[in-house]
Amino acid sequence: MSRDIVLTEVALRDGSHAINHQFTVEQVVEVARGLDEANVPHIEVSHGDGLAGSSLQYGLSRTHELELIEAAVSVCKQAKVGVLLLPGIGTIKDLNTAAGLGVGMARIATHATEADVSAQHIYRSKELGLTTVGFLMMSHMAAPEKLAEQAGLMQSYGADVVYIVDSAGALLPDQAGERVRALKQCLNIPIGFHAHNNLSLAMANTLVAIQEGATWIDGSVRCLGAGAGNTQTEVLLAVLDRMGIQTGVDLYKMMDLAEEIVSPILQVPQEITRDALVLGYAGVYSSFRLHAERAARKFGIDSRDILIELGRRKAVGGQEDMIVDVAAEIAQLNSSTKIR
Ligand SMILES: C[C@H](O)CC(=O)C(=O)O
Ligand SMILES: [Mn+2]
Repeated sequence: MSRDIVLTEVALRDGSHAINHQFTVEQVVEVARGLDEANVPHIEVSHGDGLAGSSLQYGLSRTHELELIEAAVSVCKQAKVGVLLLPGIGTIKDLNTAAGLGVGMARIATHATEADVSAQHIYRSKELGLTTVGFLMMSHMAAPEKLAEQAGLMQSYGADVVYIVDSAGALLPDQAGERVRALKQCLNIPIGFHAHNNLSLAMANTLVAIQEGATWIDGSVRCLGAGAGNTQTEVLLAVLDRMGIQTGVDLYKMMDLAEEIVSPILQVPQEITRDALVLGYAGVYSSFRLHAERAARKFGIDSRDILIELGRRKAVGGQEDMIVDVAAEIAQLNSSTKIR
């Protein structure tokens, strides 16, 4: 079957952030089976922060991710199950274990300017025979030329594809386009694009990315992803179909999966809430939203103030501990202002 666009469904990984890492084996089996039957080629399954992400810092998983991965692999007849790995959180050992469970793809994620830390993980993933993807997070924080240089490093380590990842959902359409163009000029491997919908631009940015030559695209069914979610997979499929772009994925099956299986999993409907909007507006890592909301409740302050300050300080993934520090500082400041 011909596919112009290669889809990776991320709800079972990025969506883990949105439900506080509470996926059960039954939910993963149902969703993965539905995605496989709809002919989705890649399904990512891991803790939201990748292999070994379950921790106090990032949030504890209800079910060990290896159980979830194994369950997904067991029901997929055609789809490759993939894992995300952030070097420093996950290790080569975790990658070996995941490969042993039958995953077919590894996505090695680094901050947009730190591709050099992905070398060993990319080498190992290739040795294991996995489709290997470089994943440059918080791409709005790197100028197009810098991003292209970093993508070039991942290509030189052996990555099969490199993704521009708009972790904060902060990119404007022309910024997404110029980043894809810059990578296109330097790479001879496919380019991917991963969006977040915090500014309601996930679809627009994805279409611009495709127009500029990105061919590997992420989506989350029913928008089940961090922040306001990702490009909504079933909507993207309909739009691409209208544009005459082949994905090979069955639209009706995806619509049914979204409505009947994924919607009931959502703790609250995926909307652009005020906090999600501030993520995009201030350029903050989408997975910080629930952490910031918890800290705001604890300190009796406005979660938007925390997110704006994190954006000002240019906090990046891995700095989740800063959220509570910032909240405590704001609370302190608020109380000293009141005293005066
Ligand atoms: C660890 C992050 O959630 C990876 C991701 O999906 C993003 O940066 O966006
Ligand atoms: Mn994401």
